[in-house]
Amino acid sequence: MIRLDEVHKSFTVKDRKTRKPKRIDAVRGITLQVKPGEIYGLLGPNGAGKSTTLRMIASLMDPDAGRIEVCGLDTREKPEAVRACLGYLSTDMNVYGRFTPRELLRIFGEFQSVDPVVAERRGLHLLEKLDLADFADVKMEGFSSGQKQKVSIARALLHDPKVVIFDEPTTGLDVLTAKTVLDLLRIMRDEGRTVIVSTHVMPMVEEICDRVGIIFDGKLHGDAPPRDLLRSRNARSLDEVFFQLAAETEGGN
Ligand SMILES: Nc1ncnc2c1ncn2[C@@H]1O[C@H](COP(=O)(O)OP(=O)(O)OP(=O)(O)O)[C@@H](O)[C@H]1O
Repeated sequence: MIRLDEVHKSFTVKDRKTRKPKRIDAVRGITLQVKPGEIYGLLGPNGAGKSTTLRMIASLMDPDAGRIEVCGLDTREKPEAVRACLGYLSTDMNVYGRFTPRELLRIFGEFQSVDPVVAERRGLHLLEKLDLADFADVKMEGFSSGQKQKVSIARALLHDPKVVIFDEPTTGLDVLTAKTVLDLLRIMRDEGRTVIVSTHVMPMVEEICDRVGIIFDGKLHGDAPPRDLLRSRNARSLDEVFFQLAAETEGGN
């Protein structure tokens, strides 16, 4: 279970022109819940606050205000226990080309205190599910971006996490590779895991997400099953809802 209650996060950066400190309100009061056995899709334009939200859920960053609970644990009070119960795929995963997938997964298994025999078995099982088992013993330096992404996904799921957080998992992947990743997310959901995924790819959201939330300007809009969202907005696609919200947000600013 993931629970966010009125979560806020700001950053202070230097304004490029004036060189004075400038505050960016990246997340402005987000409240949401994702249940076990559910895939929640987080949509939004560049810079909307999706990755910041996911990083806070993954307990890699504290909220300034509000509360986040993962697996019944407060991310601020128990960050290590939270990290042990979740698998996080970020947009900037590095796979270390000197290693093979099997070697990398062994190392990450040790980091996560997974029994080496279990880590080996589970790592190979994940590589098989991701159509990468034939490359388990090949050094990753020549891997394509899709192959590297698959290894990162196996690494994120190696410790059998109850909660799965994937930040833009299909960006840069061809349709076949993207389908393999989406199929794996469906399996995760069907196994009763809590899944949250951020994306720009609307058809993917309509296809696999049980509920979607759209972040604009750090705020959450339209938290509902995709079909209900389309009906309530009299829209034919999530793209259309996205454009409506963009127009409303601009109108309100
Ligand atoms: N560490 C940081 N320091 C300063 N500003 C940051 C930091 N992280 C994020 N931001 C700012 O917070 C805002 C939200 O960023 P975030 O990465 O969460 O957006 P996003 O919705 O994931 O965007 P994208 O789809 O482009 O990845 C942006 O204005 C970004 O520049």
